[in-house]
Amino acid sequence: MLEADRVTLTYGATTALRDVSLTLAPGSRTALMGPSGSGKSSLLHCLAGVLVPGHGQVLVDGQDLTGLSDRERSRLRLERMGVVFQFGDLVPELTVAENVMLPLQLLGTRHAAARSRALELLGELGVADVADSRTGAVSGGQAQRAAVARALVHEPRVVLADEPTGSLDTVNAEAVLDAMVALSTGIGATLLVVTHDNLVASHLDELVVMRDGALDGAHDAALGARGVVG
Ligand SMILES: Nc1ncnc2c1ncn2[C@@H]1O[C@H](COP(=O)(O)OP(=O)(O)OP(=O)(O)O)[C@@H](O)[C@H]1O
Repeated sequence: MLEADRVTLTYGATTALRDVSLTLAPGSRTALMGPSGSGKSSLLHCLAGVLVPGHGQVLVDGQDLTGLSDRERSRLRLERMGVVFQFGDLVPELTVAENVMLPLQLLGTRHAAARSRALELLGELGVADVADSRTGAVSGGQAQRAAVARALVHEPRVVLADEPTGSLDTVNAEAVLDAMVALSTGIGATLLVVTHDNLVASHLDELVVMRDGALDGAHDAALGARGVVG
């Protein structure tokens, strides 16, 4: 279970999130939509423990991320989460396979086993042929498939994606999205996808809409008093 409880986040004078409460049930698949600047990325970063809200709590399986040190939050993110960003954010010095192996190796899996698992997943995503290419030498669609593989390789409980297909053409976007949803569902992970795209949202089961740093009231009411999804 992943929960934001009355989360408020400010950047200087800008209030990006005001009193946002949202509960994502285990295994739920949710689209987070809303106008530009409404706070979607800020909420995703708070849920991932990348940003710490000024007020409120972020609970991962009941554990409050806001009470942890930077190191503890990073560890929890590594163990329980996979995150996909719009431009993949692969490590440019490493090959595609080395990028995908990273979470496993950081969690203590030996090189051979990590490589074997990475190649298997890259194969499922249709990009095993570029496994040993540097990330700068592959296409945007291939890089984004690798980013999905890296987010899922350690079978996290939660997958968070911020415009994961925003840099791709329609054909690649659908393929990457389908793969991400199928793989997340296969491991029973909770999936939250920030998107501007109705087509992306149509691949998911639930919809949460933000406006001006808060959950949109109409959708909030439809989801129940505390915005419970799933
Ligand atoms: N690093 C930052 N410093 C200052 N203000 C920021 C920062 N990041 C975001 N903001 C502001 O916080 C608010 C919410 O931004 P956020 O990126 O969360 O919105 P968003 O809904 O994800 O937007 P988009 O769809 O354009 O990505 C906006 O007013 C934005 O300008």
